Amino acid sequence: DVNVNQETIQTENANVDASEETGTGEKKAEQDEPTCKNPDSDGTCLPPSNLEECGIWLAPSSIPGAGLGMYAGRDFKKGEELQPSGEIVIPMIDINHHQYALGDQFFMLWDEYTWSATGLHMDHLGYVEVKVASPGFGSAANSFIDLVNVDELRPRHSIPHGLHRSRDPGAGAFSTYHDRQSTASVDIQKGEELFVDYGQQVSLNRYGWWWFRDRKHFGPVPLLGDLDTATSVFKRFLEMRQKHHKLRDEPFGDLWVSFVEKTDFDDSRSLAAFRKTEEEWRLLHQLKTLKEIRILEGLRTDEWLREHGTCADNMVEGESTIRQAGRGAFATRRLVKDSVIAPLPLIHIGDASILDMLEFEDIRTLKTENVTNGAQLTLNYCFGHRESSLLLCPYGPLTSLINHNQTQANVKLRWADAAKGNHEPELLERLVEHFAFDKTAKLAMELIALRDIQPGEEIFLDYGDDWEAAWQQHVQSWEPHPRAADYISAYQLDSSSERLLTEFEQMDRPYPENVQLRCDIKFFRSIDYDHFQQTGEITVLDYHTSEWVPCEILRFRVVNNQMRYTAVARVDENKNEKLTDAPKEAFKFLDNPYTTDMFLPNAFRHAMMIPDEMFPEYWMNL
Ligand SMILES: C[S@@+](CC[C@H](N)C(=O)[O-])C[C@H]1O[C@@H](n2cnc3c(N)ncnc32)[C@H](O)[C@@H]1O
Repeated sequence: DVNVNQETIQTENANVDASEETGTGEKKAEQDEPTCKNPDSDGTCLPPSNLEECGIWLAPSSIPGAGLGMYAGRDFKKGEELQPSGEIVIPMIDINHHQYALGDQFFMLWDEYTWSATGLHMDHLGYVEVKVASPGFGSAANSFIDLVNVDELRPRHSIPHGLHRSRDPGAGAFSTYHDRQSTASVDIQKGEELFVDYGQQVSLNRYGWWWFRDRKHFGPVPLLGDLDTATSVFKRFLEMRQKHHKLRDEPFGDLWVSFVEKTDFDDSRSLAAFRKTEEEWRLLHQLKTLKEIRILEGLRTDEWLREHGTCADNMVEGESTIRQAGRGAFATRRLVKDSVIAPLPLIHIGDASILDMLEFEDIRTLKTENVTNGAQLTLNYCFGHRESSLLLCPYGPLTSLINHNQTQANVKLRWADAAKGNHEPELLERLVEHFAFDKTAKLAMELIALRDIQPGEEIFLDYGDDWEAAWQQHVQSWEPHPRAADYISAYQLDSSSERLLTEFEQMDRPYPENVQLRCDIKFFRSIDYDHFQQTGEITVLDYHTSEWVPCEILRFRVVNNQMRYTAVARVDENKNEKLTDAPKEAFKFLDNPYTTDMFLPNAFRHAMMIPDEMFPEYWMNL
């Protein structure tokens, strides 16, 4: 509450002024140290922001060699949302096909950080394969399958400010997928590292257990159940030692260490679960399980998080105050001048042309004249420089939502503190080729407040003169695409309260060619459907669990003042299923591939610019 904060500050100042007068007309000596709200580990006072309120931190992971991790800054109850709002999700459309057609050698670090669009219901946007960049939990959190404590849900789909391609030059320039929330899958205590599932379980919205299997460079990472197996192995080891008296007085851990290091078991994911430290050995002897030990080891104190981490929930999503910009980021709390307001770990793309898209006569046959037709939307979410092929795309929580404003910028960029995470400053003195093919993210920036920022203020960054000029040029030369006036998106149809048309009615009044109708097959198979049939109440119909299959409406009727539809769902290629008396909420329109605003040939594309004074000369390869 801004007013309360300001009042408190004013009252505090008034008290100070009163006590400063000593009666002799002299100011009281400045011997009184200011009360230190956020002392650093060595006692230095940090600017008095509200760091104690911070709910999510980015800091080095408790898993050795795993780079950054995310931590809980407070307790979370099972099911509670971990962030003030969910994340934006940015689709990459058939990127491999656009690249193979160019015949390039294709390496993309994003591949290590993207999610399957199928599980997030975004696969219909492309023909072959849609990958999605999901900053925050989707990219910055680690996976430790036996300790997973975070569930990541699906994004919502909506068009902010109702921008339309017939009148808005901003249409197609930002992602319409947003608010991908992350919730606590178990009770989480303050200081715990947060782990997501990359995942092990073959569930629909996850990549599948092969993620680690296909990444041999991580070594044998323990997967589901391996911590429990490892604990049993240790118990068996103790039993064996008790039986064999000679082994009993073995010096501390030696026999054990040689056992777990035995080369025959090199590939064992269970043995890899041991860290082989004396501390671990001691705790195992206290009959703690490896799971308990890992949670204990991963627990961080407030002091540690403040010293090694950066608060990552200082912002919340909202519709931007700049209409054409789409959504934006807003301060959740008072942010103090000169403080770090958000971490920006970066995914590098050595050659920006990887994001070029081609004009295909038909992408399914890859028939193309190799003519570039715009760029992936991802470009708008990355930083670049006019004299370099390098792009750096941030994946910190909510930071992808920050808009450009030259006159009202309240944050600026700087290179991150190497001690706080994934930043290797020596790369600023290496040529781009040196790290372009590196399979892990190694650079990070951070955002600094240029002045005090009050809760609810929109966060603005100056993307640079080049970006500003490109946007102005875009707005001046922009004209609506032919036939834009008639365009109706799936989102518009979904938002409309009009009755759905039957197959027969559509012969006279067809739905636009750019959409298809789907229905949620999961709903019909769930108890929610039975409940709905009995009571007419739509309880769950949850977009996080729904599974949308092609559907055609046969007829409709009114039951208890509610419109209900009977439809045929194409469950798979060979099977249709009849669905009776369903509510409208069980149906949804999807856009067809390559039809939404982001595919408009006149949609704005430009990287945000890294300021000249920060940009290393070594990287200037153009
Ligand atoms: C990093 S994204 C910012 C988040 C974006 N607004 C969204 O809704 O996802 C950068 C894109 O936001 C839009 N944008 C940011 N600042 C803008 C501005 N001042 N005017 C118009 N569009 C802006 C542009 O489309 C730009 O390419």
